[in-house]
Amino acid sequence: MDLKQFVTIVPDWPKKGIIFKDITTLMDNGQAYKYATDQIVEYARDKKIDLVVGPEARGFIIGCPVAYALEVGFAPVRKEGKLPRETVKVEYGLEYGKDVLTIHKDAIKPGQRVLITDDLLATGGTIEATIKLVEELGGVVAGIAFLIELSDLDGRDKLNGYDVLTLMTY
Ligand SMILES: O=P(O)(O)OC[C@H]1O[C@H](OP(=O)(O)OP(=O)(O)O)[C@H](O)[C@@H]1O
Ligand SMILES: Nc1ncnc2[nH]cnc12
Repeated sequence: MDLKQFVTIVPDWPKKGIIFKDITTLMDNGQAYKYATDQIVEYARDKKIDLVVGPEARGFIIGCPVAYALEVGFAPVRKEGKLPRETVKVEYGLEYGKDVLTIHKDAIKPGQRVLITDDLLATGGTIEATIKLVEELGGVVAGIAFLIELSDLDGRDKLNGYDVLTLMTY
């Protein structure tokens, strides 16, 4: 299936002045959403994944159905002040600013094999921060899966040495 036909390009997104790749139109279509999910599940199948981890908010949309299919848990990475129990945190840079990401301190047991998911790789700041959180807790990043990679922004350079899947490249 050509997934790009379901992504909407928003050239003049007023909020942040970037060319926005909107995946809500992919999620609107049950077959496309299932196909994308299945591709990631297939990629992860032989990686002995113990847990899926995804950053707020679109990482949840990708990661939760994958965790369900793999019959493992999902641990959310959230912006500061959202998670209710003790957390570890990391500051990171975005294509459009700076922020802090957190994860529950007890979300990952040392040695657990983690699949990280997100909708889109841009500068790689979000995923780099997510990797740091997983590794700080002793998790092993066994795979990283995105729907979309924006190749101009060189986010891949931050993922050298990791096993990465992207379903669409722009
Ligand atoms: O590779 P990067 O430059 O870090 O950019 C990619 C990240 O930016 C977007 O999330 P955003 O922070 O806008 O949050 P949202 O999912 O809550 O909209 C997107 O969903 C990725 O997580
Ligand atoms: N260009 C983009 N489109 C959609 N989400 C994004 N997150 C960071 N950059 C983005």
